[in-house]
Amino acid sequence: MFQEDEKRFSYEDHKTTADWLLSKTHHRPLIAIICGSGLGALADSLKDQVSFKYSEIPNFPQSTVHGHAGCLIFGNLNGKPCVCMKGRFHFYEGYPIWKVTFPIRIFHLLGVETIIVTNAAGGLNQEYKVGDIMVIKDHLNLPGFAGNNPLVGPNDERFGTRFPSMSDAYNADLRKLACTVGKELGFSDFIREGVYCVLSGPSFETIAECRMLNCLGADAVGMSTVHEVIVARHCGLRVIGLSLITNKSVMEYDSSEKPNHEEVLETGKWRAEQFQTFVSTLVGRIELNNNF
Ligand SMILES: O=P(O)(O)O[C@H]1O[C@H](CO)[C@@H](O)[C@H]1O
Ligand SMILES: Nc1nc2[nH]cnc2c(=O)[nH]1
Repeated sequence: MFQEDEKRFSYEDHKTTADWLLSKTHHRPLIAIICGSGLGALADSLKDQVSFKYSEIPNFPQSTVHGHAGCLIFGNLNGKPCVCMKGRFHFYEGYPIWKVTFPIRIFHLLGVETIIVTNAAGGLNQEYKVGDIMVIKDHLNLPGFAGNNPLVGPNDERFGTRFPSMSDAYNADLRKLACTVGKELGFSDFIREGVYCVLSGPSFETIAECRMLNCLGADAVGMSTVHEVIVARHCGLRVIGLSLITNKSVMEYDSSEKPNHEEVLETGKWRAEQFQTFVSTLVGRIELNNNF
């Protein structure tokens, strides 16, 4: 961790990336969207697109996971100026945790106010079905218990305070709005609200781990999102998180089920249209310009 600290990007490095992007596009996004595994189709619905491969953006890491295309797309979604990450970075790819969350501070410097963080997750809650969309109410940062928090290291006050609160990480108004929009779209049967737990991955959970996480109060488990949310809250972004339950976590020793990435991507494809409609309707209804 400390070796990596030496190469940590400074505030000025972040500015370089943000200014480069602002100089290359006329878009001025107020909403950022991170597409989870298999959910990249969401980005394709942006109108008037300006797209950058991660490899051409100064300081940007590269996507290495199947189902994460690796481009940053600017455009309008349902009339709102958005920027969309088609592909995110994960700790298990070998990136230090501050690099995983690097784009979040770029969004802040671009003028983004609200971030929609999506992911594919395993369903620990026994009432959840594959294809359910869980509005994230709260999270468990298990790697954080062992010191893996993206804010570890020197704090630059220009981004945020040393000790940010996380009791209000997932904005209550936006969660309410998501549930209302879900009802209006007739999606109530598969919209849930629950707690997301992050693990480092890349191995999926054992049966004992799934049982433990469920006892701890987690409804869904994944390998992303939480670090991004912590950094987003640190720099004052308003957050809404959405998990697509792509598989049921295996909780019984006589089960022959095994979680796998192909199933995760398949569920993403299967629910893509409704997921897109849900996010796009939500975006259309989000109030902007610090009106919160
Ligand atoms: O969280 P996202 O990026 O949606 O991806 C989830 O799906 C992958 C496992 O299939 C892991 O990367 C897990 O975190
Ligand atoms: N850790 C974890 N990540 C996932 N991403 C999608 N499904 C799963 C899962 O079952 N476990």
